[in-house]
Amino acid sequence: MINSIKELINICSGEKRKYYLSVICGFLSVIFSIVPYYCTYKIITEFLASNYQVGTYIFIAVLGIIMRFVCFSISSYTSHKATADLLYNLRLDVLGKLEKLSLGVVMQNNSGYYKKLIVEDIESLEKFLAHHIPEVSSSLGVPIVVAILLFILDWRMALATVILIPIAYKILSGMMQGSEEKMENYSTSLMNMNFSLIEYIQGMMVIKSFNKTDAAINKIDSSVDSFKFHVLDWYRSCWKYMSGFAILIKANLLILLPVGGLLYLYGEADLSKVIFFFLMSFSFSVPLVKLGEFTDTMPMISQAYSQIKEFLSQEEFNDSKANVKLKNKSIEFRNVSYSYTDEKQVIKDISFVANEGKLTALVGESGCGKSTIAKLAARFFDVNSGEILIGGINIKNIPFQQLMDNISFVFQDTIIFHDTLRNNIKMGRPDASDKEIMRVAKLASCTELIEEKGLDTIIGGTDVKLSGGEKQRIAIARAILKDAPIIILDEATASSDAENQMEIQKAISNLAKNKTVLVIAHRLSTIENADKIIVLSNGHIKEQGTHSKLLLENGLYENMYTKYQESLSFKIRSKEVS
Ligand SMILES: Nc1ncnc2c1ncn2[C@@H]1O[C@H](COP(=O)(O)OP(=O)(O)OP(=O)(O)O)[C@@H](O)[C@H]1O
Repeated sequence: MINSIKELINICSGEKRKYYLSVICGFLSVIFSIVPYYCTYKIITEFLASNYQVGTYIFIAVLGIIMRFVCFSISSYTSHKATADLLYNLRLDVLGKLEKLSLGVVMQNNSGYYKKLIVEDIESLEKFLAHHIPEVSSSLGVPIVVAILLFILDWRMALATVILIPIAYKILSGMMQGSEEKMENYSTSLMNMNFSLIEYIQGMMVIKSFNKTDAAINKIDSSVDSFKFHVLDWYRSCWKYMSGFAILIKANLLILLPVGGLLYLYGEADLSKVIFFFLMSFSFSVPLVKLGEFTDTMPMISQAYSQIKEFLSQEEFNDSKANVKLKNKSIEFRNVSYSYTDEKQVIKDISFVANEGKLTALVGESGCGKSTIAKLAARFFDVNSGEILIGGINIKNIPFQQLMDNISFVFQDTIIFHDTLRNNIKMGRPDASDKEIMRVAKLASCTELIEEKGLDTIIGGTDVKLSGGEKQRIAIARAILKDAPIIILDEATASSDAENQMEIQKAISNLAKNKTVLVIAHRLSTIENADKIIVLSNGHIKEQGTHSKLLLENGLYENMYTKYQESLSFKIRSKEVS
């Protein structure tokens, strides 16, 4: 934990002036808070000497209160301002890191993990940075200064005032035993609770349609319950140490009272000094209690920080800097193998070439690895062995930006951003004019949609909703506008009805003209004219060739095609019956 504290203090270096100001003002504010006690002591001393001219002390006491308020406000404002800037930058660092990690690493964690990391974990640092740093440093400084003053005045009463402090802190430190495991449980349960809530909201349609609301609510309920359990578990393990600490830290009066009384009775100390020590014993305990509160929350903050640190220290995507010259726009897989996890190899020693300007189709049973091949080609993951070349260059040696400039990926799940129709299409080329947008919209069969809604209409989120087919056509318009020489289509026609399919097919033909196309297809009818069909099974290439060549081979493709034809005629017969 000490290391985490040091590292957390280190991250403040960017805003150190503000933190110094905050600590100095925090320290002054606690010093000013002692002034009224001192004035009270002086007033009592004057009264005991039958001198009632105490106006100056009253004035100083009031001034002390005002100054304390002013210093505290400055300390609090500067530490909060510095913290807001630091947390903002830390969030940007996390988002920047997300960009620099390979998709494979990013996808290893669920949305609950990222929400916790970016929202809760970073926010929890606020307590340390904005409160603990100024308050704890002043809380530490003031008792030391006051203790020195007390020891100068009378070492016996000073010793009686401070003697319980080390015992109180020894008790408090017991709280740290087993704290790491508890904090890990707390952190995991918070992540699970976030994830189950996000999953419930995202999957609400499916949950309702399968009448599984009770089961989904029960799942959330148990994750909330588990979170509650781990929070309480931590506080349950803390309370005895916290109570022991709170009792001892304020119990100094119990020792000071007899010591001060005896010293007064034996004439070793005058009454005003004894009263001053009594008063100081109250003010002494306030900053020390603050230090105790710090100890209680620090394990949570330390755990959150170690999660952020772990995320930020992950190995970044190895990217080349200088653009390279590509001989052509072909894609070549050479003995490529890949596995997402240690348990299962998904792609097994695959070699094929998708030639420039030609259409290459990937077909095979569900789960045979088609989408994985498409994602490997765009370097969303790095291969375990073998190599992938574009234009004769290993894609690991092509800067990622250059690679992305050369590839348009039409994803299986089309993502529409909460923005205008115009900006959603312009993602393909940010400097495109409205005229160009309308041209690609026509090629992607989106003209009607745009004429009906207007380019300025906000789509996505809670605003205008689009159908699955409309979303896909917008994604294709984006890709046409980008005009990359290589197109990777991942099941772009999977979720549409017959009319939409025709529109989408037309849009794809426009997109694919004169490009190198790697397409994942389920409807074998759409790839009959492909220049090459790669037939996959269980991560292996079983056959490759043109449609007519593969049919003649009477192998896996012929079998798939026959079944596909049968399924079509079955559909037609079903329609005739109905
Ligand atoms: N992110 C992932 N982590 C772990 N395993 C994965 C991941 N994505 C896919 N897989 C596994 O890899 C295998 C190949 O998946 P892939 O999506 O490439 O198949 P596919 O042929 O495209 O399937 P489909 O036609 O059903 O979309 C499957 O067993 C799948 O469960």
